[in-house]
Amino acid sequence: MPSTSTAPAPAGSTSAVSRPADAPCAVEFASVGRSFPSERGASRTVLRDVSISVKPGEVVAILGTSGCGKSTLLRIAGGLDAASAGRVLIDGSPVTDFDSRTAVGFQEPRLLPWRSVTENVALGLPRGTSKADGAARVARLIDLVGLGDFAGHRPREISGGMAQRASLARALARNPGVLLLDEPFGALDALTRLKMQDLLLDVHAAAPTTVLLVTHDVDEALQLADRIILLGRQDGVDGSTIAQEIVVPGTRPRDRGSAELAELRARLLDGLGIDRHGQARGIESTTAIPHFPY
Ligand SMILES: Nc1ncnc2c1ncn2[C@@H]1O[C@H](COP(=O)(O)OP(=O)(O)OP(=O)(O)O)[C@@H](O)[C@H]1O
Repeated sequence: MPSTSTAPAPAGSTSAVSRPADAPCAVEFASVGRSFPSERGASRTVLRDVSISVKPGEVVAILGTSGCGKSTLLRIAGGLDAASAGRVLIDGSPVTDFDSRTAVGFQEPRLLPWRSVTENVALGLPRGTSKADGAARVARLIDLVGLGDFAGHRPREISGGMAQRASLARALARNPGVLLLDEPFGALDALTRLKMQDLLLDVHAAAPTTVLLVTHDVDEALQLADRIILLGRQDGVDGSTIAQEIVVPGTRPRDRGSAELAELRARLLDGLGIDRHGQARGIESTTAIPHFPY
């Protein structure tokens, strides 16, 4: 499970306090673009005109080929990076630097090795949480992620999957209105990955929050998300934008073997430039989506 960004909101930010406790937030990406300076003073467009309305409590997966700008989009939503064009609103107000309404999780747990699981999870608590409230919340989250028997253990004494669970608990300790997960299960073996997906569903049911999930895994997106956004490039145009948007049918947990999901899987793989046997269709076609499917 992911490590988390626990940077405080800048002085003067009232975003966290103005939000009712435990309320999931709406997120609005309005024509977001991002360019980075490249060599010789030119600029390179990574994202172009991305508009997405995410409802409170919705789980939206962001898919796309490597380097298409998925992490950049997530970082912009968390105030870890700034859009060059357009803007992101959380509950109607612009994202602030290191926005305290969000918690960001990455592929590695990044726990502090000299602290126990409990102490690591407590690092995610918002500033100003009372000792008693904090201890109760941390204990509840540790139970929620199934680490009750390991609360006093140090990170080196637990498995990689457990460390990821501790990291998820740390993200949730922050009581985020938006949970931003960047390939949170990417470093785990296949079985642990499936278990973590189930855990995320349980956690989302118990503590509903809005989730933006960046993943390379089409099946993971189909299992976890209400909606999938596929980012890709049009031929001859710089920067990725929305190439496909799919509302995933059915309630979770979904039947991984259903014909309906198989059809969506094929459509998404096609959009990623991969044929049904998992073969990339040539180097060029894995980095640019040749045509919009609609
Ligand atoms: N701070 C930065 N300065 C310059 N270029 C950047 C910066 N951040 C990201 N990029 C570039 O933007 C592009 C998109 O990066 P990003 O990490 O968002 O892609 P991604 O889709 O998440 O990739 P992956 O799936 O491989 O993690 C990359 O080419 C990357 O080098």
